[in-house]
Amino acid sequence: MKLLILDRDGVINYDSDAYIKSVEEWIPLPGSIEAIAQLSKAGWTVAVATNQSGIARGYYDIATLDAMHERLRVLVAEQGGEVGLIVYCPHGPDEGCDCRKPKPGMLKTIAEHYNVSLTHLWFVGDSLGDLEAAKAVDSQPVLVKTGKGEKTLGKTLPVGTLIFDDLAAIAAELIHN
Ligand SMILES: O=P(O)(O)OC[C@@H](O)[C@H]1O[C@@H](OP(=O)(O)O)[C@@H](O)[C@@H](O)[C@@H]1O
Ligand SMILES: [Mg+2]
Ligand SMILES: [Zn+2]
Repeated sequence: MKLLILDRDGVINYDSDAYIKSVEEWIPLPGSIEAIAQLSKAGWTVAVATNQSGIARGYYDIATLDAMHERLRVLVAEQGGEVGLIVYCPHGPDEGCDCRKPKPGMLKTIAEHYNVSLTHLWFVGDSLGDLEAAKAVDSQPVLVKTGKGEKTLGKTLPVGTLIFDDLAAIAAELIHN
């Protein structure tokens, strides 16, 4: 099974240090919707694993988060593709949950849902915690330069991290190679 897992903020949509608190603030990055649709039409299942501590912080509620994800699904469907399982961590950094990246809990949930191995599975993110989550379960860490990616580039990355400009470049790589 061709499964790709994506981080959300900074990979699919613009991120903000003020959090993405509404559907109106949830704005796709250039080419990201098309990239997901192209991957989907090429036989890839595209899942999402996203930290959403804004829930615990009271910045927005689950219904608003679900509306953002419905917007993502509608936009991809309009391009003829579909989005797979979306898993989020609603907890705050101090709650000690098992799902907040850099812990790999969400990656495990997705892999178990599709009954696939996490080994070498590509997980695409813009933050160091995304890459560390991938490394923790022997998945392939993939950094994009969008969102916080340029800043993350200046940090010590997990050995073997792949680096791409954006999600469109990743789609081109996976579809044409
Ligand atoms: O990139 P993903 O995982 O999809 O989502 C990141 C968001 O949950 C937010 O995560 C926060 O980190 P803290 O959760 O406050 O440490 C900040 O980095 C925000 O700028 C960002 O919007
Ligand atoms: Mg991110
Ligand atoms: Zn959590």
